[in-house]
Amino acid sequence: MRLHRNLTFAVIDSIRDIFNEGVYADKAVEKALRRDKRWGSRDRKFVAETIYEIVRWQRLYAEIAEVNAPYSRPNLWRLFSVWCVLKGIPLPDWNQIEPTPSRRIKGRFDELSKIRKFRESVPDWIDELGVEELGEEKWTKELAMLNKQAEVILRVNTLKTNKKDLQNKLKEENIDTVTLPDHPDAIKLVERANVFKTEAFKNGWFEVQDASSQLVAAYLDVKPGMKVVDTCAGAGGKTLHLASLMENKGQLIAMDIYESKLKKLKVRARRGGVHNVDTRVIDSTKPIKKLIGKADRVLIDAPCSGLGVLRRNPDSKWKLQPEFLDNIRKVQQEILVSYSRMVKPGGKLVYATCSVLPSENQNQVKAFLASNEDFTFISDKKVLSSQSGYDGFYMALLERKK
Ligand SMILES: C[S@@+](CC[C@H](N)C(=O)[O-])C[C@H]1O[C@@H](n2cnc3c(N)ncnc32)[C@H](O)[C@@H]1O
Repeated sequence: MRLHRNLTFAVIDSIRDIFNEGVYADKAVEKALRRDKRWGSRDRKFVAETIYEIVRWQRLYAEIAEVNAPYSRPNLWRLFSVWCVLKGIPLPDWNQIEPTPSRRIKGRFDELSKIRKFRESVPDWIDELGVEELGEEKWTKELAMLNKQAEVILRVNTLKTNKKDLQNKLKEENIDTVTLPDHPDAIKLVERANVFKTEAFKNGWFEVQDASSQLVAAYLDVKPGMKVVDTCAGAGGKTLHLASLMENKGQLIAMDIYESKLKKLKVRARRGGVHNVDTRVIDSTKPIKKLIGKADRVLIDAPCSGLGVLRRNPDSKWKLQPEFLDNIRKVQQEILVSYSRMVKPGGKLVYATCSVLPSENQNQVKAFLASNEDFTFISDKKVLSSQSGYDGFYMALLERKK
């Protein structure tokens, strides 16, 4: 592979913004891809994937290069040189790049690969927490899987089309897909492609949604005509799925503390032909109180550490702090106690997270059930990335007694 200067400069500037300025990786990639309209799909793929790889392997690369954040310009190039050598790409003869013996880089890599926190490039505290919560063996496997690049999975919008027609439509645009057993509405891209440019996307025939995430709405057991509340709806990934499962019939109320996210949800709902959604911002206790005892189904897709979706957001390894996690666990319990009141007697509740930590998952449910006797536990699913091949998720189904 021959490296191109302008593409490489875009990578260097982006990792500087991410590591030194705290810019989110997806935003940095978006900005980098706007830099030059003439770039073709291969150039764009190089820029996006190289940025994500350097973010994912930051600790390992920094350790090999013996540099520390915040990185000076020469140190950003040193990180890049490590990436090149480990990918087997010959270092170009540019004045930004020091002639580094690749033997030394490979030797350091072999040495550091013996230690999980370096090999898997993760902060000490996350590594220790993973072992404490999942045990050495499970955590080692999980962490390795969470460092793999995520495949692109789509959820067929059954309000507008079906799996077969969507697959054919994408095929016309040279995008090959396969179906996934146990995920009725999912198809997987055989090769990565920019699906947002397709006619099918513009027509609302699908949403990009990981296979594990697609299990959540289905777990709530909704039926057309029900009154359903999605309490932490965000930009609506699960809300839209719920609407499809409800066949656009009944009432679906999407709530979140951020109005900006609910605005995005409305745009997606319009594109997807979803007509039964109302959005409500939680800006006081009023919107919740109004719905007490009224909902057939309540979904709590709770804010969490996001440790199950590191494949998609590798920069959260570096952004996450222990204090955030302590605080979010309190929020999860408060939300469970408060929002569960919206379930009517005989109704059902799903509590879900995209975390693999028991302290955010089954332990939260246990604590809730211990002090809320009007709810009974029906079942739960602990989806580990290392077992499913998709994102790490948790979901528990509870029922309010009649
Ligand atoms: C895991 S994300 C939801 C993702 C979304 N359900 C989806 O499928 O796309 C959690 C959401 O909870 C929201 N949130 C955080 N604190 C909240 C609170 N106290 N009440 C309601 N929503 C909250 C966040 O803004 C975020 O959108």
